[in-house]
Amino acid sequence: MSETIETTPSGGCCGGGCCGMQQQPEQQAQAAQSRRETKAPAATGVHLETGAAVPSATPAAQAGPEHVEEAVAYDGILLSGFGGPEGQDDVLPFLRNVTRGRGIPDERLEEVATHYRHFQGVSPINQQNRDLKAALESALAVAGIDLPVYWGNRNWAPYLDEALQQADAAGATRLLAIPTSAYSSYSSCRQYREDWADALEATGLQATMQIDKVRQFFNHPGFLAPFVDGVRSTVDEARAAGFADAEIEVLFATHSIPTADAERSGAPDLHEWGPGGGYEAQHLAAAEHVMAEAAPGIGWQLVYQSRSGPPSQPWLEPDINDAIDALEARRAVVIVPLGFVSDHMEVMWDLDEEAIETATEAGLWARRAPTPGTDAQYVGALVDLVQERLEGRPVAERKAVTSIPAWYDVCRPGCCENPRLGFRPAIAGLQP
Ligand SMILES: CC1=C(CCC(=O)O)c2cc3nc(cc4[nH]c(cc5[nH]c(cc1n2)c(C)c5CCC(=O)O)c(CCC(=O)O)c4C)C(CCC(=O)O)=C3C
Ligand SMILES: [Fe+2]
Repeated sequence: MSETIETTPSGGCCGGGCCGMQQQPEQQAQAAQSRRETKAPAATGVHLETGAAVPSATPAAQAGPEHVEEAVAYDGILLSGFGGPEGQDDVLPFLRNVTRGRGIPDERLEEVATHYRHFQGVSPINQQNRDLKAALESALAVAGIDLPVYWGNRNWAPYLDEALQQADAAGATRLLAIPTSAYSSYSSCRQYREDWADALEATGLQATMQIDKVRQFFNHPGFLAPFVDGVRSTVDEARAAGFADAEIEVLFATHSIPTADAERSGAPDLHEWGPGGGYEAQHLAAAEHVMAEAAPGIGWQLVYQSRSGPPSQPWLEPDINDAIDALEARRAVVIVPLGFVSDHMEVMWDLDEEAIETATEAGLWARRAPTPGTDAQYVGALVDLVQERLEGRPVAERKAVTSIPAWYDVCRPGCCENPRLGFRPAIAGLQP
C-alpha cells in the first residue's frame, strides 16, 4: 500500500479530511463506537499525510441488519441499466427522462445532445446490456442456476416497468436486482432503488412483488479483474512504445458528482469517510487494488469526468482534463474508466474524444483501457453475487478485495440520499 501511496499525487485515502482528521473529538468517539458495535467496514492502513496508522476495523465484515445471511429462493434476476438512445429521434426525449425534476436547462441538454448526435444518436449502452444479459444467462446456466433474467432500464426502453410486467406474467414474486453500477452514490445506488420502487408502484405490483438487490460490487475481484488486465496490458503497451515507468501515469476516471451527494454516499452513519464520502473511498480502494495487482510502482491518481450543474455548485475534482494538463514529468497516460461497467456515451465522448484530445494536445501518448463489458470475469462476478444470496452465504465468506470488506445487501438509513431532489421511497434499504 505504501508504495502506491508514495506515487499518488492526489490518490490515497482522503486528501485531507478523511479518517476523522477534521472531526470534533466527540464525533470521532461516536464514529469509533459505531464501528466497534457494528464491525462496519473501514479503510485500514496508513494515513497519507500524517503517516499515522488508520484505526482498522475488522478485516472481514460481520453480519448486521444490513446483511442477509439466509438463503432466499428468488424467481428471477432483474438486470437494471441506465438506458440510452438508439437513434436521433430518441436523443432529446431520453435526455428529458434523465434530467426530469432537476431543472436542467435546455441549452445544457442541447449541448449534451451533440455528443449523441456525433454518433448518429446511438449510445452503445443498450446493446452492451443486451450482450450482458445473454452472457449472464449462459453463465447462470453453466453454474446450474435456473433463473430467468429480466432486463429493464431507468431512462429508456425497455423500461423497468416492462421488465416487472414480464416477470409478473411468468408468475415471479421475488426478484434479485443487479444494477449496472458498482459504487455507492445517489446516481449509482439510491436512484436505482427509488426507480425500482417507482416501477413497482407504476405496475401495481407493490403488494405482490418483492425486489432485493445485490451488494454494490466495486470490490468484487471479478469486477476489478478486467481493469487489472487492462492496466497491465496498456502499461505494457506504453513500455513497448519506449516510455520508462517514471514517465507513465495511470488516471482512474469516474463520474464526478456534487460534493453534497458524495458526503451522503456509502453508509455515512457507520463510516468516517473523507469529504468525498464512500463514493470516493470506494474508488480509491479499488484503484489501489488494481495498481497493486497490475502495475506496482507506477504513478496514479483518481480523477473525475462529465461534470454538469452550475459552476457555483461544488463537484468532486480534479477534472480529468485539468489533471492531464497538470502532469509535469509524465509523457504517457493510461486512462482507466474505473467508474463504469460498460462503454457508453460518457466513455466514448468524455474520455475517447475529449480526454484523449487534451492529452494529445499536451504532447502525451494516451490510451484508454477497456470497460468490463461482457468480460467473463465480470459476468462471473455477477453470477457469484446471485449465488451468495441464493445460498445465504455468510458475509465473512463473500468474495471481496481492497481495504473495504463486502458491501451491504440492504442499504443503511439515509444512505446515498439526495436532499436536493427531495425524498422518494426506495426498496432494499433499512428505511424506505
Ligand atoms: C455516478 C454516475 C454514473 C455512474 C453510475 C451509473 O452508471 O449509474 C452515471 C452514469 C451515466 N450517466 C449517463 C448519462 C447522463 N448523466 C447525466 C447527468 C448526471 N449523471 C450523474 C452521475 C452519474 N452518471 C450526475 C450526478 C448527473 C447530474 C444530474 C444532477 O443534476 O444531479 C445526464 C444529463 C446531462 C448532463 O447533466 O450531463 C446524462 C445524459 C449514462 C448514459 C450514457 C449513455 O447514454 O450512453 C450513464 C451510464
Ligand atoms: Fe450520468
